[in-house]
Amino acid sequence: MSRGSQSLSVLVVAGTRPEIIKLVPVVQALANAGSMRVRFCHSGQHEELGQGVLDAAGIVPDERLMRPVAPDIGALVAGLTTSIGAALDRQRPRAVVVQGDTATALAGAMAAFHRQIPVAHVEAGLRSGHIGRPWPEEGYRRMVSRIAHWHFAPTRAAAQALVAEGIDEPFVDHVGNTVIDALYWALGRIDADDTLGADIAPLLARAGKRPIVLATVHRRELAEGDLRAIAEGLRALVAREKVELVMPLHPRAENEVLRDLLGRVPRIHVVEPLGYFAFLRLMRASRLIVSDSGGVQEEATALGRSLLVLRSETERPEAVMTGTARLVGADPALLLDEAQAALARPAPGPSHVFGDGQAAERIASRLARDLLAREMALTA
Ligand SMILES: CC(=O)N[C@@H]1[C@@H](OP(=O)(O)OP(=O)(O)OC[C@H]2O[C@@H](n3ccc(=O)[nH]c3=O)[C@H](O)[C@@H]2O)O[C@H](CO)[C@@H](O)[C@@H]1O
Repeated sequence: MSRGSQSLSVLVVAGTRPEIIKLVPVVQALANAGSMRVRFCHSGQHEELGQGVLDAAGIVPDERLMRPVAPDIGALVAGLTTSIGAALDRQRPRAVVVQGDTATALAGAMAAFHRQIPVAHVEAGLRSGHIGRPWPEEGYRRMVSRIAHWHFAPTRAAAQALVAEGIDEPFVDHVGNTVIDALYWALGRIDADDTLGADIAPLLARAGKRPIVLATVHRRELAEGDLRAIAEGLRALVAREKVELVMPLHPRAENEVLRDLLGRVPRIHVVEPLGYFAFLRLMRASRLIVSDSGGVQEEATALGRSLLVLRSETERPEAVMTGTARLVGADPALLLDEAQAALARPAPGPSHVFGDGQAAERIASRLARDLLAREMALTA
């Protein structure tokens, strides 16, 4: 991906499914701004998961790195820091954009820091208040805040948290979450093209008139006992209510517990990870969503779907404040109670609390302005 005529080059780094989804609008907005040359680096952290979104957006990575061979997450960060660093040496950008709280985001920020390239942090300032929950994300996000130059906060509370931590206020912009830009873009694509994400259609048809419950579980800090408790709650829900439950798995080994406990239960469908467009079709068709995902909290709120969050705290309290979400932790009885209550009341209705779909444009115009000013100062 390489557009724009001037020498202001920006390298956008992403490697996991949610980062790719949330950075596609940023790549598009930077390219549309016209004054910058945009390059995209795929770190390889999730090798295939985000590919469908990149294809649909027509983004071909300028750098596609191999996922480092790493026995643990610390070694993964070390390997990614080295490989992304080498990509920075080849591309020599004027700024690096990272997103969120992944190993790729931390490694990309550290690689840039060591080369004295300023870092723009997208989705900065979310805080759960507990360094170990979610782990390692909360720690990674805080570490990136310490070395980033621009801090693009998705919510007002996130912007305030950054300022309270001593980040220079002029470099904190409350722009909204780019996941909402991605959502509107993707819904537009789905509505214009019946074939996009159509692989979910047979499952939706099978549900017939029964309400669909969508469940996803993937937080690393969940112990096996937590997974068993969540599975128990979901089984009880399907036993009590005539619902159809779909659980797309996350590519992680702990899924064996979920497969074991849920795989052969009637009206429960444990499926492989879905492409983004199929997943959004499923979300839109769902009556209730049960998830520990960050992006899903934002999307469910924007779509107006009832949501139970499988955590005991969230860095997205707005989802709870708007009445979309309830926190149920890994407590099966609470999960069942809250699920039944949510199925009995009307859906909450869409909210814009996480963004209005213009976040990426705000990010691009701020970067364009600052990079141009810096360039002019250098050449003066
Ligand atoms: C602490 C925390 O919460 N951190 C989050 C974490 O990501 P997450 O928890 O949101 O991750 P997932 O749940 O994997 O992804 C969700 C996305 O994937 C789509 N999806 C889902 C299932 C599927 O079968 N097919 C799909 O396409 C779905 O629509 C959504 O957009 O890291 C991100 C990057 O830094 C952060 O931004 C984000 O805060």
